[in-house]
Amino acid sequence: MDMAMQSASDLSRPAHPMPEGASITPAGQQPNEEPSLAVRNNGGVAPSTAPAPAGRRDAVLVLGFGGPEGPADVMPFLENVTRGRGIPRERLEAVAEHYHHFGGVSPINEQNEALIAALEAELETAGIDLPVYWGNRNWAPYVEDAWRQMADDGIEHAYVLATSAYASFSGCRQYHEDVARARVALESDPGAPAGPTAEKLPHYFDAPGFVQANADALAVALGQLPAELRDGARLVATAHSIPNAMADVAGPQGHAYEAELQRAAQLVVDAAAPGRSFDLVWQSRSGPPSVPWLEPDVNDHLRALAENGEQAVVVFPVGFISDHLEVIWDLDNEAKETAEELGLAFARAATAGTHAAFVRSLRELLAERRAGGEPRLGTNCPAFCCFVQRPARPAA
Ligand SMILES: CC1=C(CCC(=O)O)c2cc3nc(cc4[nH]c(cc5[nH]c(cc1n2)c(C)c5CCC(=O)O)c(CCC(=O)O)c4C)C(CCC(=O)O)=C3C
Ligand SMILES: [Fe+2]
Repeated sequence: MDMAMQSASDLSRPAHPMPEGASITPAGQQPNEEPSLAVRNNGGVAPSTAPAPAGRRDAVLVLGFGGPEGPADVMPFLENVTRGRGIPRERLEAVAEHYHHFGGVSPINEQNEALIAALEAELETAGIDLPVYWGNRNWAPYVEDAWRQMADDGIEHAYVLATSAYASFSGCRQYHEDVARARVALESDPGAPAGPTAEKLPHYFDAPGFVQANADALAVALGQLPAELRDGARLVATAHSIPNAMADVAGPQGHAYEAELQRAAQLVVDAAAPGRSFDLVWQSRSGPPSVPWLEPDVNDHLRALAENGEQAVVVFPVGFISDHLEVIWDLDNEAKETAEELGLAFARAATAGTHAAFVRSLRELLAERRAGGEPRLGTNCPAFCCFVQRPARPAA
């Protein structure tokens, strides 16, 4: 079909059609080349509509962001995260300080370990015999090593649980790329066993247990405010800001990151504080000032609320699944300080973490995928969905 003939409102139109002459070139990629097509399309794996075959050796791979384990790790970790991304040096040094404030240790690793332990217990209680592996994008244990371990253990198929519930390059596409990178690394080792096929679990921003975990936390945070301020407090949902250019191409029709966040925050408020309004704002912006990112920033938003005569806020970071550094620094430190300066009463809701309802939902998500059927977004991402032109990160 002639793409130029299609109207902008045709929602079936792929937002990122494959370029002419695109080819599949998985191995031997150079660091600054574009990622291969295999990388762009579901990590090179076609999601299945058939149920998981009986007797196949399946596993779960928890695929995390990674974080430093000590002061010496901080800079190499930050370089892994930002290589080729055009993040100013001053920003890196400022973020390094945030990590050094906590002894150079990100809480994210401990949190992922706790999630894995909870998921293992949940699977065992349900009588589901699935080993759980752990690998990260940016720091040890790396996804490449987890893949090698699965291969050595004879795992034939991996269900990939990314520690992000949403669309976007950073939250979805890049996790597909991590899987592809790990598969390419294994394939390029001639002595290695074949290794598993894989499929990523879908976005889970609207999974009932994720919503309930966030709603319970919002209710708890409201209860922390002085009683006379609770009913009038502004409810403020936050998520990581991303470049506008990334938001434009998130999901098959674009803007899925904002849409999914809006939906998740609405479901959380419906459950915890029905009938109340809320604002969705952004945190943790980086990148040069010349590049537009999603706005308003949470601190600017708090200023605007105070100018409007608001007296109290509850911030709920629905965009994240654990209380990692971006939450405890950017909210518990920076946003809280902003609120104090403005005389706004402030409470921050916990993230889903290992809330039992959240863990149960993850188990259900797995069961649903293993039952087959039409794969949902996040599992079955069209080629180029969420794809932004940027250099591939070299293998670890
Ligand atoms: C959407 C999104 C999520 C949520 C989805 C998900 O969870 O995956 C997320 C999570 C996280 N981001 C994290 C840390 C960092 N993110 C950075 C940089 C960036 N994040 C971006 C986006 C996101 N990030 C973007 C567009 C950049 C610019 C560079 C680029 O274009 O890729 C930088 C570099 C310094 C800086 O620029 O601030 C750091 C250190 C940590 C670990 C915290 C810990 O250690 O506890 C976590 C969970
Ligand atoms: Fe980030």
